[in-house]
Amino acid sequence: GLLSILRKLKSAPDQEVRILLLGLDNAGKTTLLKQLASEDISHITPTQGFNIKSVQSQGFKLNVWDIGGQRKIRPYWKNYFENTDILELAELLEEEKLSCVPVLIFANKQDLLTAAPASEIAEGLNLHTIRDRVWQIQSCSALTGEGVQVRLQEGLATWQHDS
Ligand SMILES: Nc1nc2c(ncn2[C@@H]2O[C@H](COP(=O)(O)OP(=O)(O)OP(=O)(O)O)[C@@H](O)[C@H]2O)c(=O)[nH]1
Ligand SMILES: [Mg+2]
Repeated sequence: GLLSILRKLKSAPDQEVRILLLGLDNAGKTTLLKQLASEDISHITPTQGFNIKSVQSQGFKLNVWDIGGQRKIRPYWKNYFENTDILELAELLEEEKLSCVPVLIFANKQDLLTAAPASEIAEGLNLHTIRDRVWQIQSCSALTGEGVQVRLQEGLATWQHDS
């Protein structure tokens, strides 16, 4: 079960995971990353290139690459695909270089009344048709930090379990 998986993870403290954080501009990627690193989130501007941050999280060293999502930057996403352990965004499922890479989708901005619930997003993205990799969708608010930390752990646990 999940508990034994988590216990196993805890006994291997040096594990590094490379995470590529992709998504449309204004989705909240940089906010989410800063929230994970317990940094101030009040002066975030659109990412022009990328940010790299290493975050220690319950025995994991998460090396997160936060790539700008503006339309003019999206063509460069491809440059970051090598050796990625986890990524976001269902549109990338077709990428050959990313085959079998687990996907964790953040349904962010859940603090807004207008936010679509995770179940609706999962349906819209047809996530249930994904058969070739581990996937998971988690609702969160990068603004409040709600759901960010714990759910990343669950995603990792699933990934560890199935790979
Ligand atoms: N209400 C709400 N606002 C959020 C949340 N997460 C991020 N935002 C806001 O959304 C805006 C964009 O956040 P960023 O973190 O810069 O978004 P990004 O995905 O990094 O954007 P790019 O760097 O352009 O790709 C900011 O004004 C954030 O404060 C959230 O969970 N709830
Ligand atoms: Mg950003």
